[in-house]
This record gives sequence, C-alpha cells and structure tokens, in this order.
Amino acid sequence: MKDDHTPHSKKITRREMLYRTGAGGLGLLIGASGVGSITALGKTSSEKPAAAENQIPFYGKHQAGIMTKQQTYVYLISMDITTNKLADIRDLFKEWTVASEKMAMGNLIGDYSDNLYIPPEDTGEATGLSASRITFTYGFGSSFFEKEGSDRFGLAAKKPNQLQALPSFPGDEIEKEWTGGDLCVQVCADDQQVAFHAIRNLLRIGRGIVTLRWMQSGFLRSQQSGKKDSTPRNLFGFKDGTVNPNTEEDFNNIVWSNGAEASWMKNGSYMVMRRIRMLLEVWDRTHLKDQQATFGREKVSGAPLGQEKEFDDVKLDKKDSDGKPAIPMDAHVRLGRGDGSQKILRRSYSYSSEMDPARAQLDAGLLFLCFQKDPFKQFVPIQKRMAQSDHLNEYIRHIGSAVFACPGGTKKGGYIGDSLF
Ligand SMILES: C=CC1=C(C)c2cc3[nH]c(cc4nc(cc5[nH]c(cc1n2)c(C)c5CCC(=O)O)C(CCC(=O)O)=C4C)c(C)c3C=C
Ligand SMILES: [Fe+2]
Repeated sequence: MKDDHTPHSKKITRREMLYRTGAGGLGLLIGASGVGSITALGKTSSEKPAAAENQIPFYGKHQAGIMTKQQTYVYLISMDITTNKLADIRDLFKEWTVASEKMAMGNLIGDYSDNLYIPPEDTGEATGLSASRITFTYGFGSSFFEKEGSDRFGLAAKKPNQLQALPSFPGDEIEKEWTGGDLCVQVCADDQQVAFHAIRNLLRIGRGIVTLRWMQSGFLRSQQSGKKDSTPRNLFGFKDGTVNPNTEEDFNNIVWSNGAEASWMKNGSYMVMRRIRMLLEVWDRTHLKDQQATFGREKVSGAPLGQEKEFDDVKLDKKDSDGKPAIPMDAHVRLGRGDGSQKILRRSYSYSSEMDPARAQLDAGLLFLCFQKDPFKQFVPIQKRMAQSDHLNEYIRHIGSAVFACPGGTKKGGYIGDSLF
C-alpha cells in the first residue's frame, strides 16, 4: 500500500513534516509554504537483516499480540486524543498501519534520506535489528466514543456496552493517573530496544493528534535463559500462566468477539489492564508453606497442592492428611477458577518502576493484562471473588485500571480500526 500516508512515499506531506520536525522545530525554519514540494532523496538502509523467522505478520483475521506466544518485553501506552476532527484520527490510523506493518517486517519506518536539512524519517535505534517477533495491538477506550457526555466524533452509537470503566472493587487503591485513555497500543517484542523504537515512532507520528496519558513497560524471562516455552515466573517466584486458553476452540469461546455487540468488533477482543503493585518485602518474609497456600500451588514445580506436576488437574475437592482442603478456601487458584464458568486469557508481564522513594522500597509488580469477549461477564466476576477473600490480597495492591476494545485484525489494503470508521 503506497499512498500519501505512506512515510515511504517520496513526497513529504505537511503532517509528516510536522511530526518529523516537531511543530516548533526545523519545520518552521523551512517554512510551511515549501513543505508540500520538498522531495526526500530516498536511500534504503543496507544494514537490514533478513530474519523472516522473527516476523509475526501484521495483517490477519485477528490483531497480533493476543494469541501470539508471549514475547519477552511489552510496552503498553494509553493516549488521549487532542483533535476534534475524525479525519485526523483516520489519517493517523492509516499512518500507524503503514509504520506498524513495516516494523513487523523488521524494517525501519522510512528510507534514509540524503537531505541534511530535515530530520530522518526513522529515529534509527532499530537499524540492523531483526523484527524480534514484534506485534502491535491497538485498542479504543470508552472515552474515545463519549467524553463528558459529548459524542466527540459522532461514533457514540457504535460504542459497545462491554466498553465501560470497571467498577471499584473492595481494597482497590486505584491512582487516577493510571486509569483510562482514549486509545491504547500494546507493543510486544523479544528485544526491548526494538519495542521502544516502535512506541517512540508511533508517538512521533501521532504528535499533534494524541498525547501520552500513561505508559508501562514489562518483562518476562527470555527464551534463551531457560527451558524453551517454560511457563514464566512472576516476581513472587511462582509459575504464572499455567491454566490459560490454548486451542482455537478456547479462543473462539473465551477471547474473540463474534461481533454481536458491535459489528466492528468481530474477531476482536476486550483488553483489561490492572497495574498491580506486589509487596515484595512483605512476601519475602513469608514462609514457604504460606506462600504455596496463598496460590494453591507448589512454588518450584508449579503443581496444584495435592498433585505432582504443573499441568496436573486442579482438584478443588481433594483433602490433605488432616482432612482439610488441599487447596485452601482462600487460595488464589480456587477463587480464580470459581465454578469454572468464567475464563479469561491472561497475558501479563512483570514490571519494575525502580523504587518507591516514600517507602525506600522496590516499586514492582504485575502489569496484569487479560483478553476476553466481555469483561463484565468474565474479568469482573472473577475479580469480585478475589477482592473479597483472596489470600493474595495481603501481598498486592491494585493501583491502575483500564479497559480497551481491540478490534479484529487489519486486511491488506485496509487500516487499523477501519471497521469502526
Ligand atoms: C481477576 C483476574 C486475576 C487477577 C487480577 C490476578 C492477579 C494475579 N495473579 C497472580 C498469580 C497467579 N495467578 C494464577 C492463576 C490464575 N489467576 C487468575 C486470575 C487473576 N489473577 C486466574 C483465572 C487463574 C487461573 C485459575 C485456574 O483456573 O486454575 C497462578 C497459578 C498458575 C496459573 O495458572 O497461572 C498464579 C501464580 C498474581 C501474582 C497476581 C497479581 C499480582
Ligand atoms: Fe492470578
């Protein structure tokens, strides 16, 4: 796809010039009148590795980054829209589409230019790096459709009922600056520099249309440092992600919308984000028996208590030698499972925001991310049970919360979210 939105295109559009220079930067020196006629002398980087095995296609039925096997790093950003023109947003999504597809293929977002008087099209730090299984997952927040009672872009009638702020749960300590947002992008990759490069350039493209509201990075163990495809461990040292949907049938039943609530959401999914601080210092003083009882699983093997191996069935009726439930009544896995009627796809990452200066303690936790057909029928009932009686609550604090509707995938020739616009 090559059109006027393509950063590849040799003609530089006015908007593109603004994001490349910054509204108050070199663009003003060049002068707006000349902008439309400036031609960049394109030169493709000779440092591009051809590592097709590290590429995850951008185009497809579903957005990548949901069913994709988890990469090592994530950046999740939430943005607010500063324009009131729907056309600007459409154009932005077209530009993001072109840029995302290029980066998913391991390319920079623009050719090198010999023009010494404009900033390069790409910031450059991913030069020579492979695609690193980078994925892009875009989502719309409730405030995209309606803000302070106003139908900002004439799309309020298309807002699905599933897209609402979550209720507050007992024990929540949500900080306003870690909530909501009009749009989100989740970028995941096996290389942190590749992921950061992507986020930075998407924001650069969006300059003047969106502002950053919050941003959280996250990490998992890498594939190189342990047994390949092993379940990652969270910062409490437990395997996290053992019980999760993994067949196409599971995904159809649990994750993908069939579009009944809003046709533009067909093959999409609803993302819930919870920023959960983990009280590492308290946990580290807790004895092993209590740690295992908290989750209802063994720490080293990950086996359910009363069983032997990680993937053995969780037997909630099983009794220990004293006749007590092998998995305590307040264990996290018991409350997570309930009667088994609500399921979610968990795709969380650990985070570390260095230190909390007020307490001189580590500021770290879980960037809890899950995907589902309907957060109010899936995440909410599970979290209600947990908020009431989960033993884990002694060791965690929910401090951020957001819901985004992530539409289905983009077809070649189309652009992200075109089913909505
Ligand atoms: C409301 C949803 C959930 C939140 C919030 C949540 C937070 C959270 N979880 C862990 C660690 C583990 N969770 C595990 C299992 C598990 N967790 C949820 C849901 C939420 N967790 C579910 C639905 C399940 C699966 C239950 C089941 O059917 O067995 C486990 C066990 C291993 C596994 O299956 O992944 C761990 C460990 C933390 C540390 C945390 C907040 C910081
Ligand atoms: Fe959990």
